[in-house]
Amino acid sequence: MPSIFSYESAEVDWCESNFVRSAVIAEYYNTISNVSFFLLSPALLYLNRQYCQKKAVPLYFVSGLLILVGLFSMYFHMTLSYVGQLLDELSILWTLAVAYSFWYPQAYFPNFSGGNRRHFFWLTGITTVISTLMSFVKPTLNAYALNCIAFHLLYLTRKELKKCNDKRVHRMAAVMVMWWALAITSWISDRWLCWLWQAINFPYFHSFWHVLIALSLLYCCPLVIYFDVSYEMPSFKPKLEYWPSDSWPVVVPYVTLEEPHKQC
Ligand SMILES: CCCCCCCC/C=C\CCCCCCCC(=O)N[C@@H](CO)[C@H](O)/C=C/CCCCCCCCCCCCC
Ligand SMILES: [Ca+2]
Ligand SMILES: [Zn+2]
Repeated sequence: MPSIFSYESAEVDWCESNFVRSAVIAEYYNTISNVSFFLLSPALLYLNRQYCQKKAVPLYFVSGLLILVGLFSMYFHMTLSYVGQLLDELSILWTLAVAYSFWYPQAYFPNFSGGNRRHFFWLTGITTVISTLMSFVKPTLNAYALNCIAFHLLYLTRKELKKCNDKRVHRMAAVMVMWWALAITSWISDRWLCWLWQAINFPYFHSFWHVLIALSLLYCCPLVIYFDVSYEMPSFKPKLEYWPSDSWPVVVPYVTLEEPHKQC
């Protein structure tokens, strides 16, 4: 019986052919494309440094966990081991749980949490522990369940945008959805249409997924920070800026904080 650490002991095998470019890395491009997460985290911390100075814990936590997601995902694609698969999936689950417990808008807390973030934190923690235990039952289903969380984020974004008339925020949300749509299309293509990609000798859609989902997070995080400042930091007004500058065709959004009384 193969060990849970052994190469190719995972329940899933992505479309890219194994051990083609290296004798020790099973899926070469799927492994190296995780570099996106190592670039994403410092970019988020650097660009949103003003928010970080006022409220350091959430962004430091989430950025640190995103690095861990990148590391575990690299290990998974390098070995295609059962342990690698679970580490990859569980690190995503816990990153989402931490992001939700810090940033989920209070207005949407379930009634029984009494609008209290500490209660909501416990609720998220208990749900995540139960989900962690359930994830060992049928690991193949975990990735599908995790992808469904994006639909909840889309629903929340739609609700928030209805209340917001800042054109920049709408534009940023539209770009985030575009990157996510391209990402999920690549993920599904790799899973379901592998026979086609192998026939044309282009089985690389899962590595595109890594880059595209990191790009969508580069837009998602400032959006979440923008709403966090509007709701939870009433002495500041959030402002969306673009790096390197507004006039560039491709830009990265970030949030700065204005003190409203200093404006007048
Ligand atoms: C108020 C809530 C704020 C939420 C902030 C978002 C925090 C995001 C946290 C983690 C997402 C990391 C996803 C990276 C996955 C990389 C590893 C990977 O590719 N794993 C695959 C196997 O190698 C595995 O099959 C993938 C599983 C699916 C993961 C789905 C994650 C959903 C992420 C939602 C991102 C939303 C972006 C925009 C939404 C419209
Ligand atoms: Ca493969
Ligand atoms: Zn992957």
